[in-house]
Amino acid sequence: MEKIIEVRGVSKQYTKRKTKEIVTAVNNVSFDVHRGEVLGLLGPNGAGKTSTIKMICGLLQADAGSIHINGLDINKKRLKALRHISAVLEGNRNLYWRLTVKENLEYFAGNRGRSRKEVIEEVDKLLEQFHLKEKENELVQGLSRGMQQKLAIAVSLLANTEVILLDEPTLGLDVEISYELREILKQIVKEENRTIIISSHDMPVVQELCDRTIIINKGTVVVDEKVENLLNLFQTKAYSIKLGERLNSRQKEELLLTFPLSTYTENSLQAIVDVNLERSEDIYKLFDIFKMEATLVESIDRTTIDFEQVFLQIVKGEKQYAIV
Ligand SMILES: Nc1ncnc2c1ncn2[C@@H]1O[C@H](COP(=O)(O)OP(=O)(O)OP(=O)(O)O)[C@@H](O)[C@H]1O
Repeated sequence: MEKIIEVRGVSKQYTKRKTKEIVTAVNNVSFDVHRGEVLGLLGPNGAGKTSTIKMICGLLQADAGSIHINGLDINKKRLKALRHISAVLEGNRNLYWRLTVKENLEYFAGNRGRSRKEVIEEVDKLLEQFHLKEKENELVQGLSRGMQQKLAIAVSLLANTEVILLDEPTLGLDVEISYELREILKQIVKEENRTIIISSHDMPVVQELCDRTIIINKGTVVVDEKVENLLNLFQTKAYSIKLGERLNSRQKEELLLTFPLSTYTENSLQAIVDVNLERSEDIYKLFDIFKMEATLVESIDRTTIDFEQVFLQIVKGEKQYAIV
């Protein structure tokens, strides 16, 4: 696949205003983004995601390294390079607050040299797609945060850029609108062949929308992998074992010692052990613990792991993952 963004050895430091302490926000980060790909940029708070996104869209200058967009160096061919990108950044929605929803869409659609007819068609399509039709005559300043976010994303599509950067698109939105936005983004991903970079803490967004994920931790890339591969990798070794009786204290102690990350739950009749095995053959060690008291095993199921668990295990270092 053809590369559209190339980030090479990029670093960024800040000096804290009050204490003059130097913070390394991004440290020698390199990755590529391919045309048509949906990339999830993840990391815990303060990992360096927003700084990375801001450097890609030219809002922040890197201290070291280079960024090419469509082969153009953003330091040397800034305007040409940035023409390929539109961004919706957290807390910075490029909308006209005193205009209505429709007026905003018409303004940005007209801005790109479309004919009046094309503007009307395009605006109508977006009002439908983003379920904003019934809000079309409301002023942006009176809209809820979720509505403003939907409009900001709709506006970013109007620029017809090949790359769209979405920084925390569902942050602070309630469950319902967050779900709706996820569905809209899914549709956009399916219908339009755009390259999209989404930075998010919202794991269902990443699991459902992204082809690949880059996880940044403390300013460096710790994972660069297809979402599907990561899920498979973690999936194969997650088991839930239902026991016909409870474990005794010696067995529980042994379980915790051998599998510190397992969870054990019990009621008066039965018990369940959930465990993520480092290696598949470790299941025998688990069975040795049950055998100690001839505990009855009722069922063994592979549990479905979701992306949230994968992410937590990686960033907490609970699971050693090959560092790229
Ligand atoms: N303008 C600034 N001045 C000083 N330090 C900053 C500035 N901007 C960011 N930082 C620091 O740089 C580090 C990375 O911040 P950044 O916002 O890029 O991370 P992030 O992964 O986007 O975090 P979050 O998920 O919390 O938004 C943090 O330690 C942050 O406190």
